[in-house]
Amino acid sequence: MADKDATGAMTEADAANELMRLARQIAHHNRLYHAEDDPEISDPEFDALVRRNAELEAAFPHLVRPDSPSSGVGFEVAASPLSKVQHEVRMMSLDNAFSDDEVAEFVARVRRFLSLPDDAPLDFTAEDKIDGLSCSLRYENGVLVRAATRGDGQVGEDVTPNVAHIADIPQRLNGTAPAVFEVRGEVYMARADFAALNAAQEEAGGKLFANPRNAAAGSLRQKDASVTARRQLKFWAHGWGAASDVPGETQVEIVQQMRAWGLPVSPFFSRVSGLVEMVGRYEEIGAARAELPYEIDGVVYKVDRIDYQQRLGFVAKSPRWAIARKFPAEQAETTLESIDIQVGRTGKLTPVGRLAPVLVGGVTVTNVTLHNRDEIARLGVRPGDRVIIQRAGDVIPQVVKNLTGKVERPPFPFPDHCPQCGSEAVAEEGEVDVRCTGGLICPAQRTERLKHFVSRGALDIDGLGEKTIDQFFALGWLESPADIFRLKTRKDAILGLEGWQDKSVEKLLASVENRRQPDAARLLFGLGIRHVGAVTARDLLRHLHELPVLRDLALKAREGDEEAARELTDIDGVGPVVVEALGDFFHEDHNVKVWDDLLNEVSPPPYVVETSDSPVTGKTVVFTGKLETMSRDEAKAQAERLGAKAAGTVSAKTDLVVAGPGAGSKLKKAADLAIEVIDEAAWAQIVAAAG
Ligand SMILES: NC(=O)c1ccc[n+]([C@@H]2O[C@H](COP(=O)([O-])OP(=O)(O)OC[C@H]3O[C@@H](n4cnc5c(N)ncnc54)[C@H](O)[C@@H]3O)[C@@H](O)[C@H]2O)c1
Ligand SMILES: [Zn+2]
Repeated sequence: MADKDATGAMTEADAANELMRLARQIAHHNRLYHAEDDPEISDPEFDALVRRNAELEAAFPHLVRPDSPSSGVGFEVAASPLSKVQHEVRMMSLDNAFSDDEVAEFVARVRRFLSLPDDAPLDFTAEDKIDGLSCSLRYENGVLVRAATRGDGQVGEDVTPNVAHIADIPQRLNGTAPAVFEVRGEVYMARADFAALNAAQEEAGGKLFANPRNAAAGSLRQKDASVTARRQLKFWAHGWGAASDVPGETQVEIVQQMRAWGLPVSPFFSRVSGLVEMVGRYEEIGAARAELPYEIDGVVYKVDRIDYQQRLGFVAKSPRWAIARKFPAEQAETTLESIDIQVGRTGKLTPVGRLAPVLVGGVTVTNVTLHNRDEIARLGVRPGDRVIIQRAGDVIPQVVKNLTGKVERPPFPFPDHCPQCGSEAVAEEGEVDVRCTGGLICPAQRTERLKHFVSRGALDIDGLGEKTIDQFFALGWLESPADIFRLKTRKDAILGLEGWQDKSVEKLLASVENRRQPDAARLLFGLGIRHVGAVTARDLLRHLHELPVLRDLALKAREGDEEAARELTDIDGVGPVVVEALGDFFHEDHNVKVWDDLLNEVSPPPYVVETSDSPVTGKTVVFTGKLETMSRDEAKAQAERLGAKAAGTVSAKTDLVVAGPGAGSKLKKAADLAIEVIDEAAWAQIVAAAG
């Protein structure tokens, strides 16, 4: 590609060629990012392509292509499985500024356009630019009638059933609202929820998301809204589209009205006048950035007066009255001191780079993920190299560049044996991940599996933390999950360890005893069989009810019994990959030993779904407030066992709300919608009555 800022010396033919290449590249990345939520380059890299394109178009205006990337927003939704929604008022993008000077130019442009003298007042609003996806919410007389994604700006996707699961989005506005008011804002995912989602996806062998923005988009744009319900999404309003009545004369007044209607808005939203205040606000928000629970990528300025906004109107794909001042990508240079190989529960060898500590965007970074063997080869990194690392929309920092370069020297020797147990480590055909083949003889895999077995989503045993497991394992007390249930025979020995008292030992043993009759789906998930995540485990047991039935079918399917295989794959969410993984698991002698041993210690009751005499079968139940005798997870599992659906938010589709102390807005909403509300004791009675 030609030099970044050299367009002057280019021939027209070169420019036309480069514009063609850019159009193709940008369209490709737009499709991956907007349609598939799965980008292959970082946002700063993408922005550089867009800037280069704009530069060339400015230098050669007569070469601007009919399919110029600067004329469109997002990506067309023709191929989306969701229904399409025609936007009454187009949804736009935002123009970008990358320096204070560019913000000053923007202010000057606005003044020029409005022919305002330099001393005439001109206020702006400032707020953070949150990294989510735009969403339109159409309210008619205060009732949410439709939600849609932006799509290509003209036509978006219908996500009305999906947003019913987003607690931040009211189904009904407080107070009085115009006949039509279309709220526009951002659906996003908090950093912590993003990290938890990716961890769960990894566990279940599912797809990982590149950043919270893609995770939010991938979670909202689901044909099956129950997938959205399982994801933690949030929302913020920052604008509006079609409106029968605009309730105010300034951006500030209208945003305040939206807040009064019960819509969340940015905590930073404020009025600023003059460049000094604008830049100051940018710096303030930038300083707070690292501590925010969500990702932001800039600050948005908007002209405050609505009559000015109307006069300013739009250019190709963005309003003339707003601009996004983008933060620079958070990068830093440091030394890669060593590469450690970690062994996970499934035996996967993950290389982790240890860095000389370095500050990136206000956060001290000491580790980077190097993903896998191929990534190390691609970067050509070795311990001792100087590297550029980046935190951009990513919780885990990454190496973007190796400054030492791929000079003549042997590549990093990725181990072909497990560093923990010495077993051979291999990559299966077509896979990039290298795995230890040691299975249950590998201590790393065994302790990781035990930790998984007692974790919250599995058996959820209190008082048996990671450190305790490592310690008990090293003492030879925990060989397999069944040993957890035999810990009571070691009571005195545990008491002899530092840090344990009568009370803590009793508590641990009591929580173990509490799980003698575990939920069968949690038990199955806890075994850590590849491709059998928490949801798949539940789907399997909902249909098969008992673990021995599952084992029987899986083994028969493995031996070629087509009927058995079909009985399994007929279950929604269960495919051949799961069936194969189950067959392989139950085929291995050492797994069967672990399994039989475990089932001597615990007896999971049969998994019951349809209890036709339960009054909640087929109903949608919402739990809110503090539950005293059970966890929220347990309450949800009870509901599901009774054939009810447990939802996260109260909507017109809710049949019953179970409220404990401290229940807030959900309780109020239930009252507004005249939905039956009961307390925990009444819920326990329903559960008990169902037997
Ligand atoms: N990595 C890739 O391959 C790739 C590909 C395409 C796009 N992208 C990235 O996507 C972005 C471009 O997408 P875009 O067209 O949606 O532009 P954008 O995300 O930069 O800005 C426009 C959007 O910002 C949102 N927004 C957030 N906070 C806002 C606020 N307070 N006020 C107003 N709007 C607010 C709005 O939804 C609006 O539609 C860039 O960051 C680009 O790097 C990356
Ligand atoms: Zn190993």
